[in-house]
Amino acid sequence: MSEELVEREVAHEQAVVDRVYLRLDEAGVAAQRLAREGHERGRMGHEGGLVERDAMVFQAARRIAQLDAAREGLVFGRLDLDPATDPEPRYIGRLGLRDQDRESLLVDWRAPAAAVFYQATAATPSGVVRRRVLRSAGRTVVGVEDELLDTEAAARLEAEGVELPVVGEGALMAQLSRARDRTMHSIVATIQAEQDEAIRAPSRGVVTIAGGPGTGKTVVALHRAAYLLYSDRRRYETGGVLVIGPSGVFMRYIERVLPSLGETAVALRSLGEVVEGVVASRHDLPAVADVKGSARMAELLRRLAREPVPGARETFRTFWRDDVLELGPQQLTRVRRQLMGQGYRNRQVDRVAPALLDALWRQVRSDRGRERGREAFDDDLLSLPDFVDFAVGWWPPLHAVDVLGWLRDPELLARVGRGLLEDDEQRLLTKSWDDHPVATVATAAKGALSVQDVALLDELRYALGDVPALSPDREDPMRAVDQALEGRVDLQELTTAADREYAPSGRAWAAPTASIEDDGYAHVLIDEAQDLTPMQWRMVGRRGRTASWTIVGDPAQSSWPVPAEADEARRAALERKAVHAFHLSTNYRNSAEIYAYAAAYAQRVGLDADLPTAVRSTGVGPREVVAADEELEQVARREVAALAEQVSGTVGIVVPAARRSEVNAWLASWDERAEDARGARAAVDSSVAPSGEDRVVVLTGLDTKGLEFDGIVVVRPQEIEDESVTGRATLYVVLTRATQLLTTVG
Ligand SMILES: Nc1ncnc2c1ncn2[C@@H]1O[C@H](COP(=O)(O)OP(=O)(O)OP(=O)(O)O)[C@@H](O)[C@H]1O
Repeated sequence: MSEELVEREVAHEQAVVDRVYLRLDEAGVAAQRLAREGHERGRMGHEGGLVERDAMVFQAARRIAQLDAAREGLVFGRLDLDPATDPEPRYIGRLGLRDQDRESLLVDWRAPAAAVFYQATAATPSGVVRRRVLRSAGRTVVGVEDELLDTEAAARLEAEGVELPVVGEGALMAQLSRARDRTMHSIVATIQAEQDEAIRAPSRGVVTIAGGPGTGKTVVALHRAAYLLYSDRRRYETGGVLVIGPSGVFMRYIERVLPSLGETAVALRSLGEVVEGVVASRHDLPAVADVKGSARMAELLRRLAREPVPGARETFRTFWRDDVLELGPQQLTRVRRQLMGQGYRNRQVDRVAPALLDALWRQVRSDRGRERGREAFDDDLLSLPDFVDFAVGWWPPLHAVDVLGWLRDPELLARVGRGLLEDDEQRLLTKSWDDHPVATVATAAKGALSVQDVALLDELRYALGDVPALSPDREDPMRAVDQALEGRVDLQELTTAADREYAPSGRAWAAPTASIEDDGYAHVLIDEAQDLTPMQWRMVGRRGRTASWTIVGDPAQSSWPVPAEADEARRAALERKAVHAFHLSTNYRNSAEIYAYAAAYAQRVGLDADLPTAVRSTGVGPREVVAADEELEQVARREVAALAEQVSGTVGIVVPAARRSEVNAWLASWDERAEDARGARAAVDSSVAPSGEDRVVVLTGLDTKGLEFDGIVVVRPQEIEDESVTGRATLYVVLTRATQLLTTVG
């Protein structure tokens, strides 16, 4: 293949790409103009103007966000079809564009007209003669990769004088061999046929995408989210698409994919962020996580939500006219039952004082009292500070986070956990909470809870009901109670229309989930679903009652020890929705050498693993080194330095959880020493620093879920395996994270 030919083809495509960008810029200018006009309408002052303004500005903002996001690699595909189908080449890109005459310039990759780009093969070319992938840097085409799918048609065309040269080495291999950085990239140019089927599956019921490590489950699921938004924008944009992944690190890893596909209207949440206003990234130790995740906690929390407020007064006594009135534990239990029977505990706040008054009025026997009548009785008691205090303290509006805190009392925990948790399980829970300060509504927003606590919190939110917003201008006698309550309720943040607008940064958009009445989404997508605990399935299930779902996972990578319990919770969450299953069978991440090593491990330790075929060979197998404890740091440093030298992308050091801070400290000291060397090349690349945008990071086995690195150094693999009951699955995950080089230090 002559260089001249490649240059000529690239130059030709560059001319087309230039035209498309010109059009994109014009579309951007038009969207800006629309936004300006919208604002002007708003200034006209009448109400219709404001509504129009909102609609116009909203449309314009969406368009601008889409156009901005799609700039990089805008045009990536070209189809030359059999002239009988279409004599003009068809260009495929991140979004659709038309020229001034409404002729198609660029076909959106999700449009039906683009489907053959992914589905055509040499065996079934479906009218495609040549498929070309354009590789670009910014607006510049740097290469093209062709595949001839229909040689007969090509020969016919050539006889007619239409030349279709074939250049390049194959787009997929070029894409797979690239160095990895800290974020995932879209695969829009090289989606494979079996992946395309899962991406374009109809949006009814539940789509499951299974497959072994590196088969593209995550990236396919994200493209599917973009596809759904394209195919039924109104439904999914209004109802919201919720994407859930295992950790904050993972969410940051995938967060660029959807915006780069032109989609910004998706809520990306880690399992610690599913509840609006709560952020958690700390994981409990595996043994604690196993208890907190168990389905038994649902019953425990149901009981907890019915418990009296700890420390609240247990009797109320007063004297009215000629009667002594008293509510003791027995009467109060009766009132409590009656209120609990009427619905959510927090919804009863308004009914508490009337119910207590009913019970007290029944004790008024004296003639003088009876004659004064009920209305006067109510007025008198409601103006009695002691009564108001009692009512408010006995039945205050409850925040789930505060109620979760009640479990810190071992006696209370034992009471609500009777018959559900063993003593040692209760001790594990108590210790896990004792180790951290009491969480409040404010601190829960800043990481005070563990990821596992969040599912418990959500369960309680639903058991208690929303914390009521008090109306400040109430006229009725209950006003006294309202006022007393005001100091005790901090109103939950309400989501406004502004929150639904596209953030200018093009980052994720959040659908409102501040209220249990408004938690639902139109589509729920779960990645690494094999790790959801029963309690997490319940939490996620509540957000997808009326949604369609995409569920992605690989059971062999699961770190949940009781799969049957999780399966049951998953079935309940999906409520008999029809399931369409897809399976991916090619590993695109690992070199064949690395995956062979990981697969052999899986078989050796008896994991029932789904083993895909790895397609890319590097000729370099994994390296096993052995180090005694006293030389561990030195050996690890040498191996990390060697990897950092050999790959140009990211390097992960994976360590047992118990060694994490130790290894982080090593890394900091390596960095200092590298700086000491002042410009002279130190043994460790000076980019080996512990913070920020570094090439080298330290992770525990569980942290690596879903991620990938060019090089991985596993420190003490045996300890990772021994760390939990599912340690073998975790180590299998770790061994399947590297694209190029893998070293184990045993
Ligand atoms: N069609 C494709 N073209 C190019 N790259 C691809 C393709 N499919 C997958 N990849 C790449 O393969 C790697 C693995 O993909 P992904 O992380 O989605 O796999 P996964 O099945 O979710 O893996 P795991 O279960 O191990 O976490 C990513 O770098 C992804 O970009």
